[in-house]
Amino acid sequence: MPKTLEGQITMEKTPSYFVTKEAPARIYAMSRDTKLIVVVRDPVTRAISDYTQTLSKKPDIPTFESLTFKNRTTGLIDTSWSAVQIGIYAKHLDNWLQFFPMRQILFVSGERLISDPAGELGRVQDFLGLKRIITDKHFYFNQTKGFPCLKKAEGSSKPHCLGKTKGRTHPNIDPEVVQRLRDFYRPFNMKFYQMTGRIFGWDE
Ligand SMILES: Nc1ncnc2c1ncn2[C@@H]1O[C@H](COP(=O)(O)OS(=O)(=O)O)[C@@H](OP(=O)(O)O)[C@H]1O
Repeated sequence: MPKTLEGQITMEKTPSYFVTKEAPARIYAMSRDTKLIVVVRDPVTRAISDYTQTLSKKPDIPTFESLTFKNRTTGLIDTSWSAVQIGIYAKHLDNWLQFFPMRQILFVSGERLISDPAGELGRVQDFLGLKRIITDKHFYFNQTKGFPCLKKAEGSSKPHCLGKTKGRTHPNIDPEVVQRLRDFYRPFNMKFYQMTGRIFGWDE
C-alpha cells in the first residue's frame, strides 16, 4: 500500500477480501483505522452471476442446478460450493466484527448501485468524510447496456461504461431451485439486515 499524506485517502479493492478468513486480522494489523466498503447483492442472483462468470471461462462445467445441491432429492444445499458460500453474508460479517466495529464498515447495495448510482455513491462519500462531489449529473442510463454509465459533469470527455464482462445475460435456472435457494438464504439475510441496520429487500 502506498503511504498516504494528510488529506489523502488510499483505496484498494479486491472481490475476495470479504470472504477470506485471514483478511480481517491482516488488515487490522496493518491499520486498525481502515474503512471497509463492501458491495452486496441478492445472494441468489449473486450465485447465478458467479456461475455465469465461471461458465464463460469453462463452458463444460455442470449445470447450476446440479452444483447447488449436495443431494437434489433431499434438497440439501452444497454450502461448500463457493457460489453459495459467498452469499452467506452474515457469517462473513461475523468474522470482520471480531476486529472492526460496524461504524467502520459500509455495505453498498448492488441493486441500488444500478437503480440509483448517485444515491449509493452519496452514502460512500459521506462514509469516507468526503464532500458530495459525485451526483446525479455524473450518471446516465445506457439503454443498450441496461446499466448506468459514468460521465464527467462538464460533459467534456466520453462517458465510461463498465466492460463487456459486467452485466452478462444469466442462464435460465429452474424456478424450484431458485426458490430453494431463496429459502436457504432467508434466515442469513434477516440476520444480515439486523447486523447492518439496513433492509436490502432481497426477500420481498
Ligand atoms: N453500471 C454497471 N454496469 C455494468 N454492470 C454493473 C453496473 N453496476 C453494477 N453492475 C453489476 O456488476 C456485476 C459484475 O460485478 P462483479 O463484482 O461480479 O465483477 S468482478 O467480480 O469484479 O468481475 C454485474 O453482474 P452480472 O449482471 O451478473 O454480470 C452487474 O450486474
